[in-house]
Amino acid sequence: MPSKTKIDTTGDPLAYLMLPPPNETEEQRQARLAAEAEAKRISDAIDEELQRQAKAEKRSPKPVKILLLGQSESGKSTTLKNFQLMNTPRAFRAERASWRAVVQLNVVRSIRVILDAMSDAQAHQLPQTSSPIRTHAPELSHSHSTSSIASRYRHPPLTAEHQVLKLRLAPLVQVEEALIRKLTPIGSSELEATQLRANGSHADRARALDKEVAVHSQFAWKDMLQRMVGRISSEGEEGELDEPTRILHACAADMFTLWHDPTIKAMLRAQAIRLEDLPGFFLHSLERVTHPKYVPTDDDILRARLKTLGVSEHKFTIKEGGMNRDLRIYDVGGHRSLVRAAWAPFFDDMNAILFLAPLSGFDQVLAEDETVNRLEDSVLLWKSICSNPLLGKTNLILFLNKIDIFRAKLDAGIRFGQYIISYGNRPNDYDSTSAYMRRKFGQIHKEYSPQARKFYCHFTAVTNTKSTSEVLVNIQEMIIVTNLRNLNLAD
Ligand SMILES: Nc1nc2c(ncn2[C@@H]2O[C@H](COP(=O)(O)OP(=O)(O)OP(=O)(O)O)[C@@H](O)[C@H]2O)c(=O)[nH]1
Ligand SMILES: [Mg+2]
Repeated sequence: MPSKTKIDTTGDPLAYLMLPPPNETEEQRQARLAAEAEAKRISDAIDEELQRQAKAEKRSPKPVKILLLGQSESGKSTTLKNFQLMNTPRAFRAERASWRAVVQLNVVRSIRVILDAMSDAQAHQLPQTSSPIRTHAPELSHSHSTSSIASRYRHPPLTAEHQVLKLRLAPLVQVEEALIRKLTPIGSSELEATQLRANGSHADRARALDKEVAVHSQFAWKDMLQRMVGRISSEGEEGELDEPTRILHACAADMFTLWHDPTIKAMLRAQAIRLEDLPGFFLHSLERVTHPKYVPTDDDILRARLKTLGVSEHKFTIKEGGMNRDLRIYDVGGHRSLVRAAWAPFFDDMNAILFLAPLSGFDQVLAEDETVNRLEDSVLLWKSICSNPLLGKTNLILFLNKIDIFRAKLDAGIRFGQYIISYGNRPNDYDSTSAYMRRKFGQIHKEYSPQARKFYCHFTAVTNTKSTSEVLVNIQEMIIVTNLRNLNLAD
C-alpha cells in the first residue's frame, strides 16, 4: 500500500520539495528514510568539523597584516617580491620563466625610447655650434625657453648609419605588439596595455612613457605564461622559438651598437633622458637577456617592471618564537587617478603600513600629472596617511627608497636644491640631502599623527635583496611581537 503522509505545506515553498513521492511503497519509504538519516549524519559531521575549525581559529593568533602603500613606481611590488623570495623562495623561483616576457617587453620599451628620441632629434637637427652639451636638465621636463629647446638638440648630428640602425630595429614594434598580446589575451578586460608611439613630440613621448603594460593583480598571467613557456621548452629546438625571443635575439647586436654609440649617448644626455634610471632597465645585460635560452635571475625579476592594477593578497606562514604565524601582505596599484581611492577599505584591519617614498623622484614629475613633482607627491601622500584617523593606531614604516638612483643622480651633479626649493644652497651630497628628507618625513609623522607613535624609517634600495631582507626580517619580527603584545593587553 502506498503511504499517504499529510504535510501542511502552506507558507513554506521548500516543504513541497521535501514531500515524499505520492505513490511511495513501504520498501521505498524505508530506503528513503535510511538515505535521509545518512545525509543528516554527514551534514552533522560537517557542522561539527566547521565548529571545531572556527574554535581553533579563535584560539590561534589572528593573521598579521601589512599593507604596502606609495605612489606608482615607488617599489611596492618589488618589496612584495622580496617578501616572497624570503618566505617562499621555491614558489618565487618556480615563476622565473613567466617573467621573461616582462623583461623582453622592458628591453623593447627602452629601445623604443631611444628610437623616439632619435626621431625627435632628426626632426630638429640643427647646424652644429660650439656650445657645451647640457647634461643635467630635469628628466623629461618642459622648458619653453628658446635656448633650452636649442640645447636639447645640441649634440653631434645623427648620421646615415644611425638611420640604418633605426630601420633595422623596426621589427621591434612587432615584438612589442606580440608581447602585449601575450600578456593581454583577447577578452581579458583585466589588463591594460598601451604602446609607446613611434613618433611624436617631446610632450607626446613624456605622455607615452606613462602608458605601459599593467597587469591586474587578480589575473593569473604567470600561470598562463608558465604553460606557454613549458610548451616552448618542451618543443626544444631553437628553430621553434617564439616570435619575440627570435626577433630580440636577431636584433641583439644592433641594440647593443645603438646603446653604446657615443652620439646616441650624447643625444640622450642633451634630451635629459637617463634611461638607466627608468624602471625595467636591462640594456646593460643585452647579450644575456636576448639569448634564446634566457631565464631571468632573482635580480632580473626584482628589476622587471609591470605596473599593478587593483589589490592583491599574499599569504605566508612564518616561524616566530617556535610558532607558525600567518602573515598577509597586500599590494596595491599606486597610480593616482585609478586606484588611490581604493586603498581606504584596506586601512581598517592592518597591523602595519609599509609606505614607500622614492627619494630619486626629486627631479621628476608624476607620469599621471606633469605639474606635480614626484617627491612632493610622496610627501603629501605621507601626510595624508599619517593624519588619517582610521590609521591612528597602525604602525607606519617608511622606506625612503631608490637610494641607489638617488645617489647616482647627485653624483651626476643634479642639484637637489634646484627642485626641492626649501633645501636651498646646502651641500649636494647624499648624507646631507637624505638626512634632510628623513627629518622632513619625521616632522610630518610627529605633527600629523592623531596620537604619538614611533617613527620607523629606513633608507632602502629594494632591488637589493640582501640589504632589503635584513630590514624586512626585523620588520616582520617587530610587527608580530607588537601584535602579540597588543593581543595580551587586550585579553
Ligand atoms: N634601482 C632601483 N630600482 C627600483 C627600486 N625599487 C623599485 N625599483 C624598480 O622600480 C620599478 C617600479 O617598481 P614597482 O615595485 O613595480 O613599483 P610599484 O610601487 O609596485 O608601482 P605600481 O604597481 O605602479 O603602483 C621596478 O622596475 C623596480 O625594479 C630601487 O630601490 N632601486
Ligand atoms: Mg606594483
